[in-house]
Amino acid sequence: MGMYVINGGHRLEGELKIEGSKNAVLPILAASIINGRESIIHNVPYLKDVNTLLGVLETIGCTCSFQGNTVIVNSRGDLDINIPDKPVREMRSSIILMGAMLARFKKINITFPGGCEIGLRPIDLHLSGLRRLGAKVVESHGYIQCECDKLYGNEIHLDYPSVGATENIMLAAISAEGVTTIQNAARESEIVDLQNFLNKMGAKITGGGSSTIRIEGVNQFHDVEHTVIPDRIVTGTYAVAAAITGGKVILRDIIHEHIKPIISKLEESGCEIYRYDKDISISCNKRPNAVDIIKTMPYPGFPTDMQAQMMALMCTAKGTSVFIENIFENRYKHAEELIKMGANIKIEGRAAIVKGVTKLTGAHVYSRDLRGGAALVLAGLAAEGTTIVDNVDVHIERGYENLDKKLNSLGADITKEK
Ligand SMILES: CC(=O)N[C@H]1[C@@H](OP(=O)(O)OP(=O)(O)OC[C@H]2O[C@@H](n3ccc(=O)[nH]c3=O)[C@H](O)[C@@H]2O)O[C@H](CO)[C@@H](O)[C@@H]1O
Ligand SMILES: C=C(OP(=O)(O)O)C(=O)O
Repeated sequence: MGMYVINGGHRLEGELKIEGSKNAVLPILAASIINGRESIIHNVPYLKDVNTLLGVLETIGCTCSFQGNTVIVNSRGDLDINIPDKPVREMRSSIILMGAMLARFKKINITFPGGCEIGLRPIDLHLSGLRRLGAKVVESHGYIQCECDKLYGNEIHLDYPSVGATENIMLAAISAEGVTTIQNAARESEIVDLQNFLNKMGAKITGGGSSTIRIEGVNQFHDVEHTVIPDRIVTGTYAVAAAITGGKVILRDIIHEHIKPIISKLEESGCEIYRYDKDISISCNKRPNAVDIIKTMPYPGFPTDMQAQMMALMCTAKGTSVFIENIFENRYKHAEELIKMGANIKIEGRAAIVKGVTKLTGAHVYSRDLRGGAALVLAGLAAEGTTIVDNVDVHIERGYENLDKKLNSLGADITKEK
């Protein structure tokens, strides 16, 4: 179990280029199955989740190479429709392989995905969407068998704008006969990136980024080359790192539109923000103010994936903040660990009440999920003394490329130990 040993109290200063988005690249890698040809994907972050998914693609018969931040996937020939269990249990987003395999082979056998650390995370919307396209889905003893002779376009109304369900349906529908519309679709920026990738491959999709996505089925796909969008959650995490240490950091190669809800809360807390073309500067030269209320919402609302990091910041703020976690029912595990560092947090169901304290103190804490782990690292940067964040390779490294090294390049003092 890897751990970060953080000597707190260093003000961060400098600049960083933001890596490609985990949540954009994972469905794009799954989608690279569909063309049966070559996909060249740039700006791929070097992450545990990316390696796990590339491992699955190789196991089922693709060839994949990772050079610098470019991945080349060759999906020519027959692929194995039986997806290995272990990686699917490790990484929830492997469920996106369903839509991709149905689009190309009309068949997939896969286990139920694991990773329930932030909530139950059912996949009923994925399965009902695929059924609406004509797939026969049999669920038995934790396994899913899904097949059809052909997929047919249909109208699909999602009860909730699920990101994964929207992606799975988009993937399956691109080769269906006729037109599919997804109503109440997720609007996240990663959906738009997937649409762009698929269209470059020959798909006919419009509406990504709005609540209605229209997919006209086609049956010819070609080679594709694409650059993944920057990670808006990683951007937000480094922005909070600047704020919590009273530092000044310039984040390069970002997309302003994608980080608006995060930046707006940082401005409310007193950070100074300057926007340049593709860069942003964040500085905070006084104790941050508490932000009244932070409610997580589907995009373009405040992202649940930034709730924990913002909570770390509010632990050190002047005043009281209230968080309402609307997306996942069990996403406050970091609170218990922050309390070990001296934070004052009370949880009432979906609400967390955070009274800012003047000082956090180093402690031995456990990363229980990806963003919660990142929040503990942020708290450790601001804390007096030494913080040990345990379990970093299980969680944090799923979604951050060299978090320790990148923070050290800005002046942090973090050592990774086994
Ligand atoms: C790899 C990836 O992109 N992960 C992101 C994706 O996860 P993911 O795609 O799993 O998130 P969803 O948008 O599907 O989930 C949102 C909510 O809908 C519920 N739900 C979802 C599907 C379903 O069939 N039934 C159902 O009830 C979930 O339990 C959850 O409460 O979006 C989340 C919400 O922005 C982010 O936190 C994750 O980082
Ligand atoms: C919850 C997250 O990811 P995943 O859906 O891959 O578990 C996340 O990125 O914060």
